[in-house]
Amino acid sequence: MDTAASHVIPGRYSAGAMTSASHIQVPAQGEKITMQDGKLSVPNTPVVPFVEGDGTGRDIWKASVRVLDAAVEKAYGGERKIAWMEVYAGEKSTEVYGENEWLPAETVQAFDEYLIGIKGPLTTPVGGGIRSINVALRQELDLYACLRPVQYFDGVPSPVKQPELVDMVIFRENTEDIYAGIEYQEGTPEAKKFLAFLQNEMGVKKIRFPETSSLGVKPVSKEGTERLVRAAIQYAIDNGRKSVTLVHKGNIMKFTEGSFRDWGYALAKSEFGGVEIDGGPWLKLPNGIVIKDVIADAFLQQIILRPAEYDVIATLNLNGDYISDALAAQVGGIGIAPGANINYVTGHAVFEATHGTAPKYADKDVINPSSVILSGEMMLRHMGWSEAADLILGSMSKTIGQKVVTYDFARLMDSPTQVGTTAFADALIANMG
Ligand SMILES: NC(=O)C1=CN([C@@H]2O[C@H](COP(=O)(O)OP(=O)(O)OC[C@H]3O[C@@H](n4cnc5c(N)ncnc54)[C@H](OP(=O)(O)O)[C@@H]3O)[C@@H](O)[C@H]2O)C=CC1
Ligand SMILES: O=C(O)CCC(=O)C(=O)O
Ligand SMILES: [Mg+2]
Repeated sequence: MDTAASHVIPGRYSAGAMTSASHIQVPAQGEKITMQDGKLSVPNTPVVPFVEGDGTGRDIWKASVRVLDAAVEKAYGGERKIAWMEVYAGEKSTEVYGENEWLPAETVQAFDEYLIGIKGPLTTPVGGGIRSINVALRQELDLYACLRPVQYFDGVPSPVKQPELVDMVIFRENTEDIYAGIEYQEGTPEAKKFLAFLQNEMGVKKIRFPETSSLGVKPVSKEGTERLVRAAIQYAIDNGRKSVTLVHKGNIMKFTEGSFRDWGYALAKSEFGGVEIDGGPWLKLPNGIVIKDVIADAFLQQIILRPAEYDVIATLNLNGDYISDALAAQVGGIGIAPGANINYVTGHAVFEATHGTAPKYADKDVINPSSVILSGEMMLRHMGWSEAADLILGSMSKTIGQKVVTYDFARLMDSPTQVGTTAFADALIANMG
């Protein structure tokens, strides 16, 4: 494999030096997706790296790849085909590369070099142990926007009365915030040093129990905010959406979340021609799109009471994490919540579901594969293969309409036909076209 890593931030590979033995088999028949003049150029047989994922990732990937291949075959009659290339991260990586090789450098390089990829969920232990491989990959590749569309499929069981009113697209900042994991554990020399700096040099007096505090840092930058809000507004323009809402907790965290709001509004004015509505702060763009903001806690109750008022959402990393799962629940749960991590400037994108590894269901062939399948649908659309993407959406609607569903939907439906992961994929394939 050509190992030139063009985009990855130098010196940030979490695995350190590249291992000498390559475990990645590059498909003989495929070609690279490239960026030409700021646009993706997709060959008929693109090489697409994938990570199977931990836990339920294994069952989900087996089912998803069949559905994605079937849609491409049906749409293009053999003229186009994805050349899948397995790359490793998480538990499988430690089996293939050896102990502590959670994110090999060549995996990051493969995603970098081949531009578009897809991954299953990866485990992150709570408290100690490794830091998130998912977050590391987003940071290494500078995939600054986490795009998570939330839409309702007819017939999906939902806890709310009118789930069809939920039609939102979340743009979650994906590289900064407290989520970046810059923190120091209570009692360590690092925590003590940081505490001494805060108290002695910054005059901080508000830490309630300083001797037993762990400490975290919340970086939120103007550049990081601007590129995220720019992507959200551009998406709203390109897709004919009505509004972009900046969701933040800027009343309390004034210089991080509050600045996110202020920088967001300023960018909407300077780059998109936003003008104040009734003296502001809300803005209207020349094409009528409204730019507004809401405080995060109020937002979380309003999306349940008045979801129709929200459309494209731009928010910080941790807020976006919470909001994604909360909104997914309104349209049936995280079994059907897709996503993508994108750098709109370089064209790099790694598609992945919103949910995690759901370990209690691992290798039981019961889990709902829809989130990864719909992430694949987003990937195909992103590649310009919209005929194949449409086939997937159509078969998803039809199959759910027939009440052929996995356990998560079945337990909330009247008289469903409950099927396992493999059989659900079979039904999707049978219902295509
Ligand atoms: N991007 C990533 O790779 C992510 C990784 N994670 C990691 O995953 C691990 C487990 O996290 P956890 O908090 O349990 O969250 P999970 O999302 O893995 O699972 C929580 C619950 O969500 C439901 N669920 C999850 N996936 C599906 C699916 N495909 N179909 C139907 N229902 C589903 C299940 O609910 P029920 O029990 O009601 O059936 C499950 O018990 C952690 O290590 C976490 O860090 C978490 C999120 C994202
Ligand atoms: O990285 C993880 O383990 C969790 C990530 C997560 O929950 C998310 O990105 O939505
Ligand atoms: Mg999450």
